[in-house]
Amino acid sequence: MKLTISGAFVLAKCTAEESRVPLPEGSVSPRAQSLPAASHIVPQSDPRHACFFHIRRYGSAPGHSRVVKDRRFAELKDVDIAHFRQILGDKGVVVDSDELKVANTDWMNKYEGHSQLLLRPRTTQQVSEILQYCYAGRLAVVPQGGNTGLVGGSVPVFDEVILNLGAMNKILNFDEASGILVCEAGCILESLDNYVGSRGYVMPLDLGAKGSCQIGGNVSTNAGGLRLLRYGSLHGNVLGLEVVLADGTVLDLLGTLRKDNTGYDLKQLFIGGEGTLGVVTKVSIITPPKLASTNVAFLACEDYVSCQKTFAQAKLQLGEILSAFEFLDRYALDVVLKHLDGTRDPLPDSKQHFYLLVETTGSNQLHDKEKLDAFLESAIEQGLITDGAVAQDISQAASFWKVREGVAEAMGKGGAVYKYDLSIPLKDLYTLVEDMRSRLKDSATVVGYGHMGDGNLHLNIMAPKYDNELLAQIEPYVYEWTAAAKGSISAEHGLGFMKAKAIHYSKSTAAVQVMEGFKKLLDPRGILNPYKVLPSPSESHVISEAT
Ligand SMILES: O=C(O)CC[C@@H](O)C(=O)O
Ligand SMILES: [Zn+2]
Repeated sequence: MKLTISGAFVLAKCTAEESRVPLPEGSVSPRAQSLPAASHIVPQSDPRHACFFHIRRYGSAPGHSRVVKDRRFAELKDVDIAHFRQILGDKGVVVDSDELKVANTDWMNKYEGHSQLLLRPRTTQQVSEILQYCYAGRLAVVPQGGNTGLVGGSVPVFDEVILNLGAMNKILNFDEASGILVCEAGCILESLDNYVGSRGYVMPLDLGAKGSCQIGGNVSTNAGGLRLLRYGSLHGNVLGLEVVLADGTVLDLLGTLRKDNTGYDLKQLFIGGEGTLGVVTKVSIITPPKLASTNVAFLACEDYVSCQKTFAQAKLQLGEILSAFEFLDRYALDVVLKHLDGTRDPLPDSKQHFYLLVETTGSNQLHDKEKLDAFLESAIEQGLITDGAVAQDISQAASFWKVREGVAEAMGKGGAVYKYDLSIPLKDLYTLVEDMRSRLKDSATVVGYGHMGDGNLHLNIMAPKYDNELLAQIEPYVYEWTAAAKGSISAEHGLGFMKAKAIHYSKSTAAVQVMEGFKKLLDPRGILNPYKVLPSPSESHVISEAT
């Protein structure tokens, strides 16, 4: 059924079954397919990254110093590898250089470590034995899931042992009455969504990397994504965790209770801990019911203020059925259409500055449709939106989402991308994008998009190559601007390696000290994901030599 409101504005219905098309079982998401081969190492000029400047140039031109070793940690020896073979067997111990190259390189192809060993445990006991050994022998470890992170958190900086959780991918229990899922950390998010989907539930989180990211990584990075507006963050949805601490201690926090007020809620430390405090091995998570009706609309707005007002209107008029409110500027739309195969402009006749993707999910199709139509009509009447389309079928809904979800991948195809993932009060959200545009003039393309419903801006700056002068124009300006606006320098991607030294823009000295206290308590030797999240304790541990 089509209902024309004005011009190109087409409204039609689309049920939940139809709306978000899961990839076929076993298929790999576009994001995973596009994992680029490592080819370069990026210089990092920000003085706050001085310690790591050498790392970025490891093995580079003569005359430069290169990092040889972090003296806190031991060198990996053959005897260590032999020991890991005893724990895991040959299949669980990877020393092949091609496989290591991929695991050493992050999704953006921006960070490359030089680990010589990747381990694939299949049980918690094996994770515990590995960490016990690494802890005793002071071998540094980087836990790794699907390696889809965007802040260099899941790859080694030096030669840390890579502990990949991908082989721990069993679903342990699903309670069909409560919707509580218990599974191992290496389960792929999309597979879990398909599994609970066929039993009448959905995962409370969804992100572009769903086809390759793993639930343990999602939890460790407190991934936000596209459903946070509706279902809240993992801090609320995760009910329990099993975690292995740095010294091999297994911390069983794998409860399935909604309510448990017995002292400190320890699991929260590991949600968003980015693998620096412990390795998440099992997850218990509550999944909401899958609702019968979903509508997806793609709308055009003339200016940012109209986007903001449209959001306010959507909350009032759509209320509880509003399930996503995403925005992208014209630059973001153009990048997707140019670089991502199979994308189509949802509003080809509209050349506006801003676009919104609005999704409703509810249990009564007629009711939801009426509400959405009323909202769209009033938004048009008030001049908030100039144009729009509502998906008429499953493939149209999927193609609208593809445009939004594909921005990150599309940008990665066109040279260097400086990425910022910021929480900023809604009224100021786009001002920073405009500021950066006038600051950088023609030297780069400034792209703004993100989860408007969560106050989360993805500011991306695209340039032909990574360049120190350009970086100096961007940082610390972006961080200072965000701190002054009382925002956060990481809304959902975490700090990883990229932003560890910028933590003070969002956390007070006292807060960082408390965090360091937790780190010392849980990992006194600092072997777990070193150089990530917290600024490195000192640079004196780094041994450099001239090449
Ligand atoms: O690449 C980015 O900046 C954001 C990636 C992801 O969080 C998204 O929302 O698409
Ligand atoms: Zn995002």
